[in-house]
Amino acid sequence: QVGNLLWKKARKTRQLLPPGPRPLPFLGNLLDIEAHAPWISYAEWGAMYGCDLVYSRVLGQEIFVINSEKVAKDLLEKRAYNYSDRPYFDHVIDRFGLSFSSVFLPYGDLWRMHRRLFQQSFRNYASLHYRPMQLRKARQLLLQLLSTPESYADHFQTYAAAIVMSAVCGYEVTSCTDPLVMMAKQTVDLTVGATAPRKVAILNAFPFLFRLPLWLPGANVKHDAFRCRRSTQNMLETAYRIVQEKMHLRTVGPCMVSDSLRRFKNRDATGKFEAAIKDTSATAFCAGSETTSATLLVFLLAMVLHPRVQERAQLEIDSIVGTNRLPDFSDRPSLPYIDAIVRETLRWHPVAPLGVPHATTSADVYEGYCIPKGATVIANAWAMSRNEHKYPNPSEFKPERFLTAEGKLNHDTVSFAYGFGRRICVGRYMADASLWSAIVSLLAEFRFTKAQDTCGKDIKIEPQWTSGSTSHPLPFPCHIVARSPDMTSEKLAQLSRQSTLHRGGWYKEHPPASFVGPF
Ligand code: HEM
Repeated sequence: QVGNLLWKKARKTRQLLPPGPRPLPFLGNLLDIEAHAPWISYAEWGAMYGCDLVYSRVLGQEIFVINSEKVAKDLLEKRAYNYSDRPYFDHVIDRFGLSFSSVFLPYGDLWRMHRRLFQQSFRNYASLHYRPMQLRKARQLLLQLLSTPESYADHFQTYAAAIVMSAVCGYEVTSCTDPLVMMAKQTVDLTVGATAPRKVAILNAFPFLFRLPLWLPGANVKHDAFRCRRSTQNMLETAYRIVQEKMHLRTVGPCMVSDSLRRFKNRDATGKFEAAIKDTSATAFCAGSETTSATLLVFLLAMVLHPRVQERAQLEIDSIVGTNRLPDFSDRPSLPYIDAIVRETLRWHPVAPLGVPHATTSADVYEGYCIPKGATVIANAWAMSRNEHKYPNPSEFKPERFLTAEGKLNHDTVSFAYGFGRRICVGRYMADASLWSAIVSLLAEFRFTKAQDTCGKDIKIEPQWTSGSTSHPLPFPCHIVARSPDMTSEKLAQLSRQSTLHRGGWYKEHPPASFVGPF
C-alpha cells in the first residue's frame, strides 16, 4: 500500500523517478528508443543523465534499465528476493506458445522445479561430464568447416544444437540437415523474432493485432504466432519421445532427461513432473543453441577483423599443444590467451544485449528512486560492456584486458553476459565449455581472413547485426582455410582420433577438482 502511494507520487512529481526522457501520453518513450538496438539508446541515456539507472515508459509498461554491474548486483543479486520475477506479457507468451519456457516462467514453485532439473545436469561439476562429448562435437565442426567453409553459420548452429541435444536427451546429430536441428532452428528463429522487446511491448498493448484478418497489413503476427506455437509444440513432444524410445531400448546415455527420469523414478512421472521435463528440454534447445552459435559468429568476425589476435592465439596453441594433436580441456590452464579471447568475445558484443527482463514482486526504493511492484527491470549488458573505466576503448577487440602483467587470467569473467541473480543463465558452465572447445579447435586448425574480390583486393566488412532478443552479425564474406596446406578430411579425422586416444584417460585421472571455468 505504502509502495503504491509512493509510486503514484513519484509518477506525478517525477522527483522520485530515475532520470529518462519525458514520456509522451500513451506511447510513452516508444519513439525515443532505437528500434533496432534499444540497448544503445538506454546506454546513451545513462551517459546523458549521468545515472546508471534510467527510467522509461513504453505503452504503459514501466521499465527500469540498469546500465552498470554495480547497480545490477545491488538490485538483482543482493535484493534477488524481489527482482527475480519476469514481466508477464500474457498475450504474447501464450499466443506464441512460449508459456512452457523456463526462461519466461514467473518466479514461483514451477520455476523452482524447472531450475532444479537444469541444475542437476548443468551445474558446474555436473557439466564436466559433457566435456568429452563437447570435444567430439568440436572436432566434427572442424570436419564440416573443412568441407564447406562458406556454410560456417550453419555449422556453428549445428555444433551448438548438437551439444544441447546430446546433453539434454542423448540425441546424436549427424548433419546440419538433421530434422531435429531444423526443427530447433525454426523454433528459435520464430521465438527470437517474437520476443524482440519492441514487438512484445506493442503486441502486449494491442492484443487485437492477434485477431486481425490475415489479409490486413500487420496481420502476419497472427500467422507467426500460429507457426511458433506449432513449432514449439513439436519440439516439446519430440525431445521427450526420443528419450523414452531410447530408454525403452536401453540405449540412452547420461543426459538431462534420462537422469531426471531415473532420479525421480519412484515418484509419479506423469502430470506436472513429466510436463516439467518436456518443458525444460525444449527450453534448453531454444535457449542454448542460438546464444552459443551467435557467440561463435561474433568470435569469427573478431578474428577476421583482428589478424594479430589470431596469430598470437595460434602461437600460444602451437607452443603448448604442438601440431600433432588437437587441444583438449587439459590444455586449458596453459592457454590463458584463448580464455581471454572467449571473454573478450562475450564482452565485445554480448549476444543477449539486454539479457532477459526481470520484474519486481514488490515496490522498492533504491538510492532514493522509487521502483513499483511489477516493474520491468532490464540489465543492459551492452552498457556494462562499454564501461570505459573497466574496458578502455571498449569498441576495440583486445583480449589482453583479461590478462595480468604476468600473462595470467585476471578475475573478470564477464559474467554479466549471462545475466544476474537467481535467474542467471543456468547453462553458463556448459556454454562456456562449448565456446572454449570450439574456439580453441578452430584456432588450432584454421586461418580466418577477409575474402578477396576478383582483383585480389580484400572485401571490406561492414558488419550488420540482427535485432531481437539476441543479436549477432549476419553472415559476412570471409575466407576460412586450413592452416596446414595439405590438410584433408582424412588427415583431420585421423588427427582427431589420435588426440582422443592419446588423452582418453584424462577425464578419469582428473575428476572435478581440476575444473577450469570462469565462475
Ligand atoms: C553463450 C551462450 C549463452 C549466453 C550468452 C546465455 C545468456 C543468458 C542470459 C543473459 C540469460 C538471462 C539471465 C537473467 O535473466 O538474468 C539466460 C537465461 C537462461 N539460459 Fe542462457 N545463455 C547461454 C547458453 C545457454 C545454454 C547452453 C543453456 C541450456 C543448456 C541456457 C539456458 C538458459 C535458461 C534455461 C535460462 C533461463 C533461466 C531462468 O530464467 O531461471 N543458456 N541465458
